[in-house]
Amino acid sequence: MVDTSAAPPAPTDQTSDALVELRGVDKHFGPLHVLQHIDLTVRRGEVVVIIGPSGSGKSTLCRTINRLETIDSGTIALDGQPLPAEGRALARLRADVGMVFQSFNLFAHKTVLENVTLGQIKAKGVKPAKAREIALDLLDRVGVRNQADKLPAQLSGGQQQRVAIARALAMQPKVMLFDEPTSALDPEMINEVLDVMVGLARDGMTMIVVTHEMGFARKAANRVVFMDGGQIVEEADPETFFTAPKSDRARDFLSKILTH
Ligand SMILES: Nc1ncnc2c1ncn2[C@@H]1O[C@H](COP(=O)(O)OP(=O)(O)OP(=O)(O)O)[C@@H](O)[C@H]1O
Repeated sequence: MVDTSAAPPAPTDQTSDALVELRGVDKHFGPLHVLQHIDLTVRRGEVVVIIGPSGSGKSTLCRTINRLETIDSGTIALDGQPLPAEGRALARLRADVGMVFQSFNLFAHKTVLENVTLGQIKAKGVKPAKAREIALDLLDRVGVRNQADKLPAQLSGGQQQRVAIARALAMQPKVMLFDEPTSALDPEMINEVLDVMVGLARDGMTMIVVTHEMGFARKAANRVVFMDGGQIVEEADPETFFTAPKSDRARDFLSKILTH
């Protein structure tokens, strides 16, 4: 179970360097201005939770960070390097940004172990024996090592999502993006995935997490970013945000989700 009573970790040292930096990012889908002049800095080791109403642009924001979506204007940098739009540099970047989606996206006909080794061998050139060793360690870390020889369909949703996390970690990402990683799970499986994510946060992984799991935010986040209508409306540490949101939009949103 995720213990929601514990205080969040100490905020990251404000002087530490920026790992992900978005400046003036704009994006349209046709007439829809889905991202409106987004400025966001995520520091090394920081855990940022993004919340906001459906359609506010949270997923699109995540997807721009590993270039699954292009942007119209502005800049996005990872570890001081501007994001490439295409080519081999883009493939390298994708390895630096681990992404875990709502759906698990595992290869259905490959074993759990193969799902975690394949990317390392293909994208990183890791030798198969070493890739297997790394994969088994990661499967151990997320608590599914004993499922290594099974096919994804033989696992529960929570176990599959933990494999997806292991697969992303196998690429040794600089930052992990999670887009509603527990929203497709049965309630009893949500905590097992959140526990793995809390462990990653404690180990110092830089994380951007779209979630409405307030327990996770209180326990693991350094900062909550509230989006509405394609804009970042407000950001604050979790305790401040949940107890004293500044904007009416955030207050309205919180009153809706907390009464559900
Ligand atoms: N490929 C696309 N083409 C056109 N419109 C899109 C596309 N992807 C998303 N949108 C629209 O952009 C807006 C923002 O979508 P996005 O998925 O980023 O929101 P969200 O805050 O993540 O929502 P949710 O919480 O429901 O997942 C929505 O109105 C959505 O319909």
